[in-house]
Formats: sequence, structure tokens, C-alpha cells
Amino acid sequence: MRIGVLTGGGDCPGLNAVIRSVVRSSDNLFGSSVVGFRDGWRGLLEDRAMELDVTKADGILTRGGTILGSARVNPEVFRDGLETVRETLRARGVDVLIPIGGEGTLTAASWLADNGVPVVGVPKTIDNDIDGTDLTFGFDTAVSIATDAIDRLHTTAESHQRVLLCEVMGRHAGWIALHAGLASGAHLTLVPEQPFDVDEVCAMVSARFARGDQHFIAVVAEGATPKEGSMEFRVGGIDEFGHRRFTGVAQQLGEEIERRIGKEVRTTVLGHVQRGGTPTAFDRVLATRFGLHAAIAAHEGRTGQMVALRGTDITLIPLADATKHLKTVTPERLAEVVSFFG
Ligand SMILES: Nc1ncnc2c1ncn2[C@@H]1O[C@H](COP(=O)(O)OP(=O)(O)OP(=O)(O)O)[C@@H](O)[C@H]1O
Ligand SMILES: O=P(O)(O)OC[C@H]1O[C@](O)(CO)[C@@H](O)[C@@H]1O
Ligand SMILES: [Mg+2]
Repeated sequence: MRIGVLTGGGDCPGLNAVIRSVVRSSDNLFGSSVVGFRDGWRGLLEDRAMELDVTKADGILTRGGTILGSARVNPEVFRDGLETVRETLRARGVDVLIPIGGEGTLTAASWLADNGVPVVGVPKTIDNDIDGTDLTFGFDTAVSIATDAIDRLHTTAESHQRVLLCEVMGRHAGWIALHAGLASGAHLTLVPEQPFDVDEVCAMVSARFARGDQHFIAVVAEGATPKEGSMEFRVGGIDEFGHRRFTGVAQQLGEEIERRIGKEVRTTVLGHVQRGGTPTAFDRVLATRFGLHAAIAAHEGRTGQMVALRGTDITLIPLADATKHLKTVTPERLAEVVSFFG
């Protein structure tokens, strides 16, 4: 058999570990060859093929990023290219394609499956917002990086009796903010799932300083927004790939806090630091297991599916089910944080 593999959407620590695992297990268990397609779906539209073998996959387990490159392609352009995709796969002799990506890549994979292309999806994203899997690889790494950064912000904020806002990634889901906030003992966590009230934020800051505390740390997910009418908020429209353009919610909130209560605020935006570099041991293991089980599913003809972590087991779920909804932070999980720091 011949397997195709590509990485789509934003990169994520652990992508190379999946690629290595697909290559090794296809070779060792089934004697199959693997071809990679560079730069996400663009690789299939433009036949950017790259032969992969055990030697090429050597030493990439610990490397961040993706040796195949990644890209975003306008969804309409991709759908218009269905015949080209089929032709590329036929010409390269691919029996089953393994796309590794976030909700967009997996939605495209599900659509390909509906159109008769054999695929087995692998979920990736630091945002941890793919439904049907308990976790995605990359999330643990991103939370570790954010936690380390916030730990450091605590001491400098204390020294200057400042309010420090740390903006972390999380387009639609606040999982990184929630976990990094809990792990680092932040005083407030703002997530996209629950618009914040600036009056309440200012009241919390004032109350903390009034009782003699020396600093205030808030973790703000990049996708968080103020409640309607709560403050003036600059929005950035939609980019060519259908994603909201962010305009720096933490910076805007910081300016508003300074204006309202006169506390000195500093903002740190962690950005792509959260996505770069080597994956944690946890993410290496999860990515490796996903790659192995995706290769096995492909060889068993169990296509139209996505590998998923359920408890400690790797299972398969239909791509159509996994891409119906995003997995967002539940009110119960948010309540845990509020009850702790309130
Ligand atoms: N509804 C769709 N139909 C067809 N193709 C799609 C669809 N949604 C996304 N895609 C394709 O999948 C690509 C990757 O999607 P997207 O940019 O959302 O990244 P992702 O895989 O969700 O990863 P990230 O977590 O970084 O967002 C898109 O650039 C587009 O080519
Ligand atoms: O690297 P880009 O294309 O700016 O994408 C950033 C987005 O990708 C993610 O890292 C993963 O979905 C989000 O957290 C973030 O909003
Ligand atoms: Mg996406």
C-alpha cells in the first residue's frame, strides 16, 4: 500500500512526531511506502510531493514545526480543485491520505471522504478545540510555555505593584488560558466562551490592591471579547481564509483599566512562541500513538475516520462527527476557576 501525508493549518509541536510515526509504522508493520505533500492542501493542488522514508524521518521526533511545511488555502479554492487533488493522488499512487490538522483541515478531509477520497484524519492543535478527542497534541506544550511565562510575570508584576495581562492563543476556545491560568495561579482568566465585563474586571483589580496585595495577573485568550456595551472595542474583520483578525484584546483591555482606575498596566502577548520549539514528552507520546493508529486504520481500510484519544486509549471516530462542533470550555470548567480565585 502507499500512504500520503500532509500537515494543514497552523503548525504545532508534535507534527513531526506524527509524520515519523506514520512512516515508521507503515514501513515496519506493512512494508508500505509514504509520500508527503508539502504546504497543506496546496501540496495536492500543485503536486508538491516529497518521498518520505525511515531515514528522512530520522531525528525529527523532537523537532518542532513540520518538515512538510504547512499553509492555509482559501476553502473555495480548495473545493474547486477536487479533480486536481484526485489526479495528484492517482499520479502519486496514493491509496489512503492522512491529513494532520485542525478543525479546518479535518473539515476539508471529511469533505474529501464524502467525495470518495480515502482519508484518515489526525487532529492537531495547540488550542485543544477538536471535538471527539480528549486532547490534541501541542496543547500540553503550549500550556507549559504559557505557564512558564506567567510564572515569570508574577515576580516582575509584584516588584512594581502592577497589573500584568498575558495574552495567550485560543481563537475560539479558552483551553490554553484556562490551564495556564490554573497552573500559574493567575488572578483572572478571560476566555472567548464568556464575554467579560470591564466594570467587573476593574472591581476585581481594585479589590485585590485594596486588601494589600501587590500585583494582579490576568490571562487573556486572544479570542476573548468584552460584553456588548462594556467598552469600546476595535475589531479587525475577517481574513481571506475566513478567520477573524485579532486586534490585541489584552492591550485594549489594559488601556481601559488604566483609564478607569489609574492602575499601571503592562501587556505581554506570547504569540507564536507558544507554537514553536520541541514538544513536551506528553505530546511526543500522543503524536506518536496517533501516527501509529492512523497508519493501522489506513491499512485496515477504516477510512473517513479520525484518530482520537479517549481516556488512555486511541480510538477512531467518524470525521463527520468530529467536525460538527468545536470543543469549547464548558461553564462548569469556567466555574472551577471562578470559585477558586473569584
Ligand atoms: N469548510 C471547508 N471546506 C473545505 N476546505 C476547508 C474548509 N475549512 C478549511 N478548509 C481548508 O483547510 C485549511 C486549514 O484550515 P484552517 O486554516 O482553519 O487550519 P486548521 O486545520 O483548522 O488549523 P488551525 O488550528 O491552525 O486553525 C484551510 O486553509 C482550507 O484550505
Ligand atoms: O499562525 P497564524 O496563521 O497567525 O494562526 C494563529 C492561530 O493558529 C492557532 O495557533 C491554532 O489554531 C491559534 O491559536 C491562532 O489564533
Ligand atoms: Mg482552524
